[in-house]
Amino acid sequence: MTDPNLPALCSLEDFLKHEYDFIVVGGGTAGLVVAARLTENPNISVGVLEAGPAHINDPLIMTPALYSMTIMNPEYDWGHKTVVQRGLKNKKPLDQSRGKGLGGSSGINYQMYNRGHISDYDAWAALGNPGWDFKSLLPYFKKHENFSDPSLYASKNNIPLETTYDPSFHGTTGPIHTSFSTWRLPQEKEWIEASAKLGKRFGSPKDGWSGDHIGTFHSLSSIDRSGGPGEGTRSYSVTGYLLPNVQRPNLHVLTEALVTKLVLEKDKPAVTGLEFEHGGKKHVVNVKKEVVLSAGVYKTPQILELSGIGNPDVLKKAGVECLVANPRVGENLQDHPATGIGLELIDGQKSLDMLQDPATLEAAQKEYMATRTGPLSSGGSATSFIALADICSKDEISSIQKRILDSIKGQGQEGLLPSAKKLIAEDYASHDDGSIQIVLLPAALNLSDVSSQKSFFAGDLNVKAHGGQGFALASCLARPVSAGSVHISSSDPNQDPDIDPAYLLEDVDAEILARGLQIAMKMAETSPLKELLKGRYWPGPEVDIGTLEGLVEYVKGHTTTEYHPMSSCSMGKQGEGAVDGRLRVWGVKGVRVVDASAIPLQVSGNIQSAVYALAEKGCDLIKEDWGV
Ligand SMILES: Cc1cc2nc3c(=O)[nH]c(=O)nc-3n(C[C@H](O)[C@H](O)[C@H](O)COP(=O)(O)OP(=O)(O)OC[C@H]3O[C@@H](n4cnc5c(N)ncnc54)[C@H](O)[C@@H]3O)c2cc1C
Repeated sequence: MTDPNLPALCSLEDFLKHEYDFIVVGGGTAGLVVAARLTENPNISVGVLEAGPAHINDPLIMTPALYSMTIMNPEYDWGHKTVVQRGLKNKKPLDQSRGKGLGGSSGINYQMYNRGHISDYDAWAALGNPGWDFKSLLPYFKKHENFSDPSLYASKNNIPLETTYDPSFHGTTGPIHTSFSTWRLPQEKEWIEASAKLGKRFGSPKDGWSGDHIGTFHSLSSIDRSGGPGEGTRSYSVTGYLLPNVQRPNLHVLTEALVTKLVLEKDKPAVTGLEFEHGGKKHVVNVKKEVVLSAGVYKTPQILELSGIGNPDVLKKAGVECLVANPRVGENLQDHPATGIGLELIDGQKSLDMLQDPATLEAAQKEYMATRTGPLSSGGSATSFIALADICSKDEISSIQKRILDSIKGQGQEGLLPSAKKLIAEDYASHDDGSIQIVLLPAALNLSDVSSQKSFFAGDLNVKAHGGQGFALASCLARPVSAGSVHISSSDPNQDPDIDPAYLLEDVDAEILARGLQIAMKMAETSPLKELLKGRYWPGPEVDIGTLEGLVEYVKGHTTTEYHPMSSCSMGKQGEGAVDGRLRVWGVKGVRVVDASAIPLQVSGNIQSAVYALAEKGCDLIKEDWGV
């Protein structure tokens, strides 16, 4: 039954009653942006089909610090796994979390809000996608953002804010609230100070969201600190783009509806509708103008392939007839590989491990309920972006560049495009390139077997055994040159595709990640942070971390996702991209991709802001193309 307060969330019967100009597949991060912007025009009718549940006002989603309880939890997460990674020594499939339900991954992410560097987006344009450079995208970053000035909530801070910001780079009227967490890991201050001592470019940037983010700073979070009814809760595509528009009569959203394939016109490569499963039955719905695929980085290419759009060899093996040959569908999959060290705090210092104590947890719950502050109100923590050129000699950079360029020789369709590799190799010489991201993770997480997210969040057993507290420093590779693929191996829409992010397939990626760890360790050995630490809880003394070779070996055994897979249907020129620069799928009319799949090349930073910006711009392209 339809909830009178949420009229757009309709029943199956109601959904099938209407005709749609556009159908959006996936009510996730990007999908709800598309639905909201297109229905601004009352003459345009939009249907959204979302495979997961609605989860409206769910406390596990709305309470910022509870994200670890949703990750890989089947109520909220698709719970994918990678294939065994050829580049890693750890031969177990790795957990791959993706949000399932309205809001998609924006409902379960850590809420870290960063933007990447100017050169990241300029590279998108350089790869044959005019209009996607940083200058052209900045209005879309601002359009989705609602930045709350920290002076408004300064009195709620547990530690002073060390980070500067320039309001001119932020939007203040958009649907997605951004703020600095008011509860920050108490050691963030010392981490930022220790980092600044490593060199001029390791201190705080003027504004880490300006397109120049080199240095160490408190991350913004997608958390509402505007003082309104949403105070201290997650701001995501549901709160920002769906709920404010839920009364629109031209918007219809059906949840628990799994789209299984697109319907193409006979003898003509044009999409006319789609098939979906709901309540155990198949249904077909027609579309008047376009289907917009926003099913995310793994499911968008899966739906295209199930519909017969993709690489003919892949489709044949899966038993699907090829209707449109587009060999780039499912290729170019990139993620940020991440590895880490664990640090134990001296007695008396606290991290989020304090919530293991039932009395402290109860007090935190009371504080959150009363004032929306305290540890439970906190999202992802501080971060650092480091240019490889600032930690390597010129000779070392030249050797890294040579290895990247040599790897292009003889390369076919697989892996990152040669043109993209060249751009990354060039950028590695720049002191502005945030090649390495270090993320402060505010608890003593279990880093011994990172293939399982459950064991990762369960915490380090040794630290727990003696009631210790700690945190981890994750080294993340911002611009990997390894790229993999995601493809169906069956025509069954309920069977997961084969997910291969190709972590560290190219050795040079493992080396750069290891260099990031070296810097993380230097930070931990520098005052005033080092005085707060008992020492390293992971890796143990048996690991040779004194040499780069030793660290590379460690990295290959202990790397996982930073949760930023993208580019599996990337935009680019015909033959290089699966979609064109206007996000239209090459070779077929009536279908566009608007989600993280369409991003052509990794950005240096957490990617939700890039997805929101891409979706905002994507809507303008759709409106322009249809004159609506
Ligand atoms: C655990 C985790 C932590 C993260 N942390 C951060 C962070 O701190 N900061 C940051 O910037 N980024 C973070 N990210 C990344 C960021 O959230 C994602 O990149 C982004 O939200 C992806 O948006 P999307 O629109 O491409 O896909 P999604 O938001 O995943 O949306 C896809 C939607 O499509 C639906 N769907 C899929 N298949 C079908 C189908 N066949 N039929 C109907 N519906 C379907 C899904 O259920 C989902 O709702 C994190 C991601 C995860 C998973």
